[in-house]
Amino acid sequence: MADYDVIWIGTGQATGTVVPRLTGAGKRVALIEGGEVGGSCVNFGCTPTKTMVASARAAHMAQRGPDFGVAIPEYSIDMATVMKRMNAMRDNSGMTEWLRTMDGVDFFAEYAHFVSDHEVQVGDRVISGDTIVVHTGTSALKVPIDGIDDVDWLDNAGLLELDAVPDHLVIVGGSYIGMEFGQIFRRLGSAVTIIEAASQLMPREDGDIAAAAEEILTSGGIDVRTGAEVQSVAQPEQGRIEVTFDGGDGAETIVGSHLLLAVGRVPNTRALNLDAAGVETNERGYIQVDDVLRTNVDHIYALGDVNGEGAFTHTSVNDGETFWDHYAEAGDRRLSDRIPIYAMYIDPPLGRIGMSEREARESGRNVLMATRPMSEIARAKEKDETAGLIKILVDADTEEFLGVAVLGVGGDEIINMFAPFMLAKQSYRLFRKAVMVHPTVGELLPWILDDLQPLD
Ligand SMILES: Cc1cc2nc3c(=O)[nH]c(=O)nc-3n(C[C@H](O)[C@H](O)[C@H](O)COP(=O)(O)OP(=O)(O)OC[C@H]3O[C@@H](n4cnc5c(N)ncnc54)[C@H](O)[C@@H]3O)c2cc1C
Ligand SMILES: NC(=O)c1ccc[n+]([C@@H]2O[C@H](COP(=O)([O-])OP(=O)(O)OC[C@H]3O[C@@H](n4cnc5c(N)ncnc54)[C@H](O)[C@@H]3O)[C@@H](O)[C@H]2O)c1
Repeated sequence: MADYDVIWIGTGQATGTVVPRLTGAGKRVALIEGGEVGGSCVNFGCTPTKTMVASARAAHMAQRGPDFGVAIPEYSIDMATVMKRMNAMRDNSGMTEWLRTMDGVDFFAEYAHFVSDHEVQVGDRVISGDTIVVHTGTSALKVPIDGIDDVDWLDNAGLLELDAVPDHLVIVGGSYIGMEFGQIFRRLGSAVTIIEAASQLMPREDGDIAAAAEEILTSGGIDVRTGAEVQSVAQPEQGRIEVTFDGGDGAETIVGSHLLLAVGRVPNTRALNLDAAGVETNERGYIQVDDVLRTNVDHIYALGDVNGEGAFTHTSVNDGETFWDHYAEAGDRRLSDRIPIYAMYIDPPLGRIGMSEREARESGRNVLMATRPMSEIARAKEKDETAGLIKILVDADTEEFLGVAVLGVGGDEIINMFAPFMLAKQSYRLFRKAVMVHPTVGELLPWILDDLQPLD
């Protein structure tokens, strides 16, 4: 008999919802966490960054006060309080205690690796399990830029340890992490330069959305360089980091005080010794899973970012739901049923669901599209936050929504209304009949559908 019914490696985002169900069903669980309980989201990702987005927005609104008739003659950034607030929000002590003391759970504060397909080494112990769940997430990617080993570069975790606002933060990578942190620190008082290798920010998004997002950043004073691959970095002295890139007109060097690498993530699989269990990964190290999150080894599952099927907290949590449905025969959720949805938390944020325009075009479908700038939406004007646009894509034949982008005030919340509707596979004509609250940005969504046109 195995030591445990389930060995659960890593306290990724599905841990808090699934482990109590396992113990509730009488399963003996070994829960293993080598780093901070709560994983990236709680400690180094969503929670601390969104807390800082709120501080940055408060600073922004203080600066904009006169636009609203509220003069704030002087305001200052108290970085110690910003960081104290952020650290309070990411405090994981309650969650750690809850999981450590949960009935039915043996908690191991170690990094684990496989010894065989049913055995895992934790510290100096080898434990066995009938089922093993790998939930180990990702880490920041370090790109092989010339000189990178000789400079004090920061990743998302390191940036959250700063105790003062950087004079000049240079960010390599203009996607989620680079853009969110870029706007946060600009609003807190840093000079910020974002250097992105692709020809636009957020290379996975449509060009018009990326251009509008770039305008939001540059209008806030951020220096954005696109089509600019960083070639080398150097640090001749403390607090002086030279970043050299080719933006198309030859080599250019920007000098900053701090350097953030935000160039993507790598799955935490290398230390797991997956070969000992026979678990297959793809060429980028992500564990391959089927529709119920099972690896090629039947009793080993991989949930969350480590399987490369999602890169968000809600996708990781949803993996947990799908795993549970299969493991406990509790339901019929499948990975392939999931509709991609996410938000990017610059301010105003981008909410996205389903396909982009580029993906819709490439799908070969008969596509209808409608767009509306935020500057034509009454509630956005009342709030004097008119940056951004809405884009809606519909399949002309099935009449179902293909995808929606809401870049603008409230975009992160508004996008959620499409999730149940798209899951229900209903016609956009039904959505058109819905009555929504006035005055809201969302109330315009049914009306925007009147502008649907075939793509050029
Ligand atoms: C700066 C930043 C901001 C983000 N903001 C958002 C956001 O706003 N919204 C959103 O949806 N997503 C956001 N994300 C992404 C989000 O954090 C992840 O998608 C989410 O945490 C899901 O990861 P996971 O559940 O797969 O694992 P994780 O949360 O990464 O947890 C994995 C855990 O496994 C542990 N571990 C690894 N290897 C081992 C081992 N061998 N043995 C034992 N333990 C191990 C790690 O220490 C870690 O605690 C952000 C990410 C970053 C970096
Ligand atoms: N709001 C959210 O949900 C949120 C927020 C932050 C992070 N995340 C998650 O974190 C993950 C990582 O985000 P990320 O922004 O680090 O990675 P990313 O993979 O989204 O983007 C990395 C960017 O770096 C650029 N790049 C790579 N090498 C470069 C070089 N040498 N010079 C210049 N640019 C270079 C790439 O072209 C790309 O645009 C995402 O997958 C996302 O899911 C989510």
